[in-house]
Amino acid sequence: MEWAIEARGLTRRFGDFTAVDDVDLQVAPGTIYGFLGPNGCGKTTTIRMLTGLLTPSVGEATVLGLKLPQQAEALKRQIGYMTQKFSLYEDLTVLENLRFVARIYSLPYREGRRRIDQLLSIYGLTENANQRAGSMSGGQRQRLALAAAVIHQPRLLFLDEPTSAVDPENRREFWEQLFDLCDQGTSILVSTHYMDEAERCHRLAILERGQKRADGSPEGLMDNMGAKVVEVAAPDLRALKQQLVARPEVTSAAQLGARLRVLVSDQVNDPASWLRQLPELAGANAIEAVRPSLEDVFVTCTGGRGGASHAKS
Ligand SMILES: Nc1ncnc2c1ncn2[C@@H]1O[C@H](COP(=O)(O)OP(=O)(O)OP(=O)(O)O)[C@@H](O)[C@H]1O
Repeated sequence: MEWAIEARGLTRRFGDFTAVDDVDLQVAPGTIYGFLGPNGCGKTTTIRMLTGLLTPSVGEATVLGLKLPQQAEALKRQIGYMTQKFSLYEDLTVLENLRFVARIYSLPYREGRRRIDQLLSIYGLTENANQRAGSMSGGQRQRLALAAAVIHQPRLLFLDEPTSAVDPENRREFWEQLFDLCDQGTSILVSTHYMDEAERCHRLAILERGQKRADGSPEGLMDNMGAKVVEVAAPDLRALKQQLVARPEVTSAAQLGARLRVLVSDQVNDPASWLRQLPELAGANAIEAVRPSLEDVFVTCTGGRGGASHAKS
């Protein structure tokens, strides 16, 4: 199988600062691959290198079989890129924006018209066709940006934090549209700092400070994170948390409402039983093992320094 994206040792320095540090990557065609990490961890810089817009300081990448940076020009016509900021014209209408993008990709006039009608319908914008982009809601703008990014039917789509300005309902719809594109054979690389979005990806890489800390399917990452999760209900959770994190077996503890979510190292065989016999938990009301989440994976592989957002949709 030819990878949609294959990168080895990808590194980008800006002066003395290393924004992306020795990242290896393999993205299978027809899948959604996520970059999960906090602001500043190097997601945008990696995407810019993979689109051919930025030259790596070290390392190499082959994208859709094309070698970068040598074949960057040929690659541009085969990829779509939705940048973090809205990059269309706010003063133009939806239709004018799409016509403009169709011309950039040199779509023949009639084919362009057909494709634009189709996109307006798919992305629920038919009634907004003559509305100025600047006056639309966050969700509508983002659908317009996606329509523009796929107008030339790219084989590979890069989306840089596409839903950071969108409410949960629109976010869910947006992801339905990504899965539709994926079903039609488009490979997608999407960056996010939302755990729930990362969990929807077929595979993902967790990035921190320019480095890849882990990668795999969400389930695989959860199974192999090196810790088990136990939730504890007890009085005075704040004091309990301090006592527990002082123990070497405890990777982290975080309060979630009236419960403490405790990550216990895999070295402990049965973490719930182990916790039950600790003196500081003598007054606990409940101690039970629970399923790990991607947030737990993130905490274990970044030491919890990240600050990525948890949001449910
Ligand atoms: N052209 C540049 N010159 C100097 N430093 C840069 C440049 N571009 C990015 N950086 C730095 O590289 C680091 C990674 O930035 P990048 O934009 O890739 O992160 P990110 O994970 O996409 O975060 P965000 O979501 O905030 O965009 C940041 O510390 C940023 O300040």
